Amino acid sequence: MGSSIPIPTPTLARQAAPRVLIIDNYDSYTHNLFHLWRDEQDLAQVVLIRNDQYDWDHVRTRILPHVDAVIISPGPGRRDHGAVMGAMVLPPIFGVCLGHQAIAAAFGSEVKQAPAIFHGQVSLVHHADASANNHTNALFQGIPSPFRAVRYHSLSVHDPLPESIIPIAWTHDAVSATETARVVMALRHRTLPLYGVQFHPESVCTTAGRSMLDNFFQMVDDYWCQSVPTSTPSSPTGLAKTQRPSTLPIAVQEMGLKGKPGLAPPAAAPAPQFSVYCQALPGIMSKATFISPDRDESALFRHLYSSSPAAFWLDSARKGSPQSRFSYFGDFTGSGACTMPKLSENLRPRSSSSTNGGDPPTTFWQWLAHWLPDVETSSVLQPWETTELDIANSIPTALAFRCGLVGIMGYDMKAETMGASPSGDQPTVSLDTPSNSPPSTTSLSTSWPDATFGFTDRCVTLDHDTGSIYLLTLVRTPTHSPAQSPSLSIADTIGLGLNYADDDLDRRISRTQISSSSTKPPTAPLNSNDVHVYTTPRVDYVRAIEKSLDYIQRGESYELCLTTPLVAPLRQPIRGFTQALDFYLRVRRHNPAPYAAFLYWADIELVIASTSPERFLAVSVSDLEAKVGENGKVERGPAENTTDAHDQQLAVDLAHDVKERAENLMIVDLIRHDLFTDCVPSSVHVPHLMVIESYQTVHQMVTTVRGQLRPQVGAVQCLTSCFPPGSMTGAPKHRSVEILETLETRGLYSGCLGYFSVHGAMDMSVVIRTTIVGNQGSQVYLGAGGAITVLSDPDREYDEVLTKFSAVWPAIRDLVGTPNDTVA
Ligand SMILES: C=C(O[C@@H]1C=C(C(=O)O)C=C[C@H]1O)C(=O)O
Ligand SMILES: NC(=O)CC[C@H](N)C(=O)O
Repeated sequence: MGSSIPIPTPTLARQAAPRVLIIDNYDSYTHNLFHLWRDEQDLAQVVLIRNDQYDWDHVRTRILPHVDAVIISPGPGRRDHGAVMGAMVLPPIFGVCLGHQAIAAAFGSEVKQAPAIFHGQVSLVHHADASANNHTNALFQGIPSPFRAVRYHSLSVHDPLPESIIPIAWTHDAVSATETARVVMALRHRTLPLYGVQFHPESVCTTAGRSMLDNFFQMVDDYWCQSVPTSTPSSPTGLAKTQRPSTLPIAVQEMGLKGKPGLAPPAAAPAPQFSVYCQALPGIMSKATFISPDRDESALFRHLYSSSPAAFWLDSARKGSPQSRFSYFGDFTGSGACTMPKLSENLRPRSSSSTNGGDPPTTFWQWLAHWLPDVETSSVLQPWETTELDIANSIPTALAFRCGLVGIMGYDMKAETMGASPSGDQPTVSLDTPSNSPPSTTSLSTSWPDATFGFTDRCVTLDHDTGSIYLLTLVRTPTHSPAQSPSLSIADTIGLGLNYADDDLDRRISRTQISSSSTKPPTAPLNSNDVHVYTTPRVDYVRAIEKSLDYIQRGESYELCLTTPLVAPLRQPIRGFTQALDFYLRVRRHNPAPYAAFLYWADIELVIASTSPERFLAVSVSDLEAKVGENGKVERGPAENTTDAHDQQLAVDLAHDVKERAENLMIVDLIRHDLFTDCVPSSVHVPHLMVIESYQTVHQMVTTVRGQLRPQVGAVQCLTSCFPPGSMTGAPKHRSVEILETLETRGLYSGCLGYFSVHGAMDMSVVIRTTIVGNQGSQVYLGAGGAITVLSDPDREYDEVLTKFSAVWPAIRDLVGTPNDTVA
């Protein structure tokens, strides 16, 4: 056949991957670029730095001589790399979005407001035919025209471009009903190896991103393969490819950010110090009257913990939902238990629990990370040999909480994960501005901790699928057997579980249950002018939305999750376990949610009543999963008033809703970036993208992002990397958080709540639809908000906030007032 296609010679060494410097402009999508590398090993050749991490002299003299190419990341605002580029001779550059704009600006192009703003939307990008135009368009070699690309930009390069810059791809945006504007989507320098793309090749919804990077690397290779005489100025080091070393020196790698995916060898697993013993009570929930479906497990919880000073109930309250299989209860008083409630200023745990040696932890996060391995266990549940009911084999592997830390991490704990916020800009919308004179922010925030976790060495797990209960307890190995363990006292407490036919117990429990359900759930809707309720008035909130939109238009953010508090006094303070639980049960009845939770600390008089519908992050030993789902949602309406066809149409409309899809995509791309920090790069994937899940009352657009944790990375570290939840900040996270700091205040709301299990698992919900009772039980606090995007309508956004408050408000409305108010 005489084919002239060259066949690679297997004996030849694989061509070395280019050594790449990535300059991160504090974007929330930068790590997603890693997904474009075909071979994970080649990421060892990448050094990732922040744009302000080193002065340019350092970059020019210490980093650039060791790399073959530079990628300039996307990012908020404008970035003038012009001075930098002018000051030195560069290796090939690939600029993405902000990077693309910076290249054009460096050669005299104006970067202006784009004819239309797009964030999280897909456009068709047309490029000139690569084969017809030889090298002009080598970046798009082999890529069809048009192709689908995701855009996140408010600004664009002005067309016509300066002489030295050649546009190589475009899209056509509708700017009015009849007019379209042609917008430059990619460019290259006429003579230098500089390329830019206005869209995001790394987004999960862009096709051909990998081929583009391949093409760029091919050009990088060609560039260095030209035999460059050592004195030619176009080579930064004066070295031709053949003379250049092919691996990135360790010293240069170490100049990079810690978060860059590395390929560290696994550490030897520490010897387990504890074991988890488990006693299974199969099918007990259907047999025991105190826990039958119409008198639910709250009675058991109340019975077990009513005299505990601190207790938790991670309550999968939306029965039937796939996320609602297990509920966990326990308290923090068992042996080995400790609480550390007050951590806001001086982040020191109250417990004297040991750390693993080395430097003492200085942040709460470090403290958690140091402390958990101290109770490292074998991940296998041990059968509890002393019980006849034990059937170890039937313990579901999905039972993820096996004793450990349970608590809440407030949004303000971001100060330790993201660095301090800029000073200067003061909040313009906060608790201090509502028209009906609210309590001061300070008095409220000091009444709460910023984070509080308690350790439980024994817990009760309810399996709603099988009706079984599992009793778990932690025992020290090998010195203690369960029979000697002080933790065995769980058996005494839970002994009542074994006596489930005990009449007296049933009677006692049903009495409490009746008293707690005797209050009729109130139905009053939220009226933001209610005399006792402090919310941001519509006019102020709309002003904050307009400010947010202004930031978005200036390219400072792609999406801002703006929120506002609701604070109200309680006519009668909530005191003690029974009143706190009754309060939670009111909220739970009104809004049963898959991530509902009750947390109670008597000593700091803190009660958390959460009916969160949203998971933030879950770690199952080594897999990390994040959900993006709460955003896209549509109410189904009562079954009797809705036809099947209408109901299906609602789901179809949601699936195609441009605004919902854009919001979902922005957060999905942000979470992918966050997961890349601690996951094996090739493992980060999106198994479900914008699928519609239908529940009893809502259709919801849900995306799942998954990855496998790198060796040595624990749950605390990955939570630290991803905190605060991207769905509560918007993107890019860093700049969006800075902007939000000028517009509002938060506290515990919008952080996360859940557990760190001793064997490495973690599950955290987002703290929304969550009532916080503080100020000695005399005040309730709720937060609500929504994502502001370029497609937002301010009034509708405010209505959405009121709707969110209303998910909880009717359950507490009747309790609100001042002590002088007469009871209605
Ligand atoms: C800010 C809140 O929610 C976040 C923002 C959402 C939105 O913009 O629609 C939806 C769910 C959350 O991720 C809240 O519920 O208070
Ligand atoms: N995604 C980006 O890099 C955005 C760049 C620039 N801030 C803009 O909005 O146009």
